Amino acid sequence: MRTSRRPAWLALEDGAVYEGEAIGRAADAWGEVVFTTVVTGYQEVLTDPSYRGQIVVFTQPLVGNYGTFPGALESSRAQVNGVIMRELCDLPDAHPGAARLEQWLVEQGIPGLSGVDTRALTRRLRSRGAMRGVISAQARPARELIEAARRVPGLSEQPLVEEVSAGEPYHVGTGPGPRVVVVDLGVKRHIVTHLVQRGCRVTVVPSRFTAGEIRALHPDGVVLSNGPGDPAVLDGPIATARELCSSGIPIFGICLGHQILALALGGSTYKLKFGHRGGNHPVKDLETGRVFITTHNHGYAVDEAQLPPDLIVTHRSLNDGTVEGLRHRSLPVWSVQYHPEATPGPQESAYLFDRFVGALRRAAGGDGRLSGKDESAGALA
Ligand SMILES: NC(=O)CC[C@H](N)C(=O)O
Repeated sequence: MRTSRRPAWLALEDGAVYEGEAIGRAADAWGEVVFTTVVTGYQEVLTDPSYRGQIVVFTQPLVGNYGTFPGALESSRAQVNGVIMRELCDLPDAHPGAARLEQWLVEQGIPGLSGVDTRALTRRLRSRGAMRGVISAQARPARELIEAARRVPGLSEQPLVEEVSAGEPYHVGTGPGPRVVVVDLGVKRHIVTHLVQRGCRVTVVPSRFTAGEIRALHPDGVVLSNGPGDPAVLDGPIATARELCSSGIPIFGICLGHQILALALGGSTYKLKFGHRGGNHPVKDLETGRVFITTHNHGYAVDEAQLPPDLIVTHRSLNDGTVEGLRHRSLPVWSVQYHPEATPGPQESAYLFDRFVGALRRAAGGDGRLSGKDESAGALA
C-alpha cells in the first residue's frame, strides 16, 4: 500500500492549476504537458524516448494495475519528465514477478501526480493545445507556479535527441538476413526487436553519425528511428538523411525518422495543436484501401501542402486527415508517422517491417546488391 499522501500541483502556462497527490520521486518537474489515450502499456510510454521533455497525462483512469516488468521497457530507463494520472492503482499482492509502479517511478527518478481530474485536464489540452507546465509538491502561491510554467523552455530549444541517442554504436542480432543500420534518434527497443526477429543484423548508431560513417558499415538498408522534440531543428540528421537518399540506400523512416525524411527531401513540418498519442488511431493505407488501428506518439506532422512532387502520401489519419505515411516516387524510401512496432497498442502494422525487410532481401537476392529502383519501392508500396 502507498503510505505517504502529499498534496501536489500541476500548473499550466494558461493559468490553470490542478491539485493531486505526489507520486514517484519527490521533486519538481517541468515540460510540455501532453495526453495519451493508451489503455495499457504505461511502462512502454514512460520509457519511450520520444516523450523526452514532456509530462504525460494518461486518460486511462487506472494506471499501474499490472505492475512493472523489464520486458516492457522501450529504452534503458524512464524518459518522461513527469507523469499525471487519475488513479495509481495498486498492484495486487499476489501478482507474480511484477514490481509496483510507484516504487519503479521512485527508482527511475520520475515525479508525478495521481488523483488529478484527467478528463478536465485532457479537455483543456484538446481545446487549448499542448501547453508547458510544472509539477510541484511544495506549497507555493499559484501565481509562482504559473510563472514557472511560462518559463519552461519549448521543445525546439532543447537538445533532446542528443540526450537520448546512444553514445556509441552497438550490434544486435546475428541472423543471416540483411544488414540494417538504425540511426538512433531516440529509438524504441521494439523497432530493433522487429528487425532482429526478421533475421536482420542490426547496427544501432548515434544520431551524430554522418552519411559517410553509415555507408562505411555497408548497410543493405537504413532505419531512421523515432525520437523526441521538433524535427525541424535537427540539421545534422536532416543532412545525413538527404545524403543517404541520394546514395540510393533503401530507407525506412519511423515517426521522427519520417519527419526527417520529408524535411531532407524538401518538405516541411508543423506542430499539431495537441498531437496524436494513443493506441487507437485509425490510419488508412491509401495503396491497399485497408484501415489499421495504430499506435501514435507525435506532436508534429508533415505538411501535405508543402510536399515535394517526388513524395507520395501512402497513409492518412482518419481522425484528422494528417499525413501518416510517405514514399518516394523513384527512390527506395518509405516512412510512417506512427509506430508499426506498436508497444503499446495493436500489432497489425508490423506488416511494414515485413515489407521493408522483404524489399531488402529481394534487392540483395537479385544481382547481390541493392538497385535502389522502382522494384523495391513497389514491394513496399
Ligand atoms: N515518436 C516520435 O518519433 C515523435 C516525433 C516528434 N518528436 C513529434 O513529436 O512529432
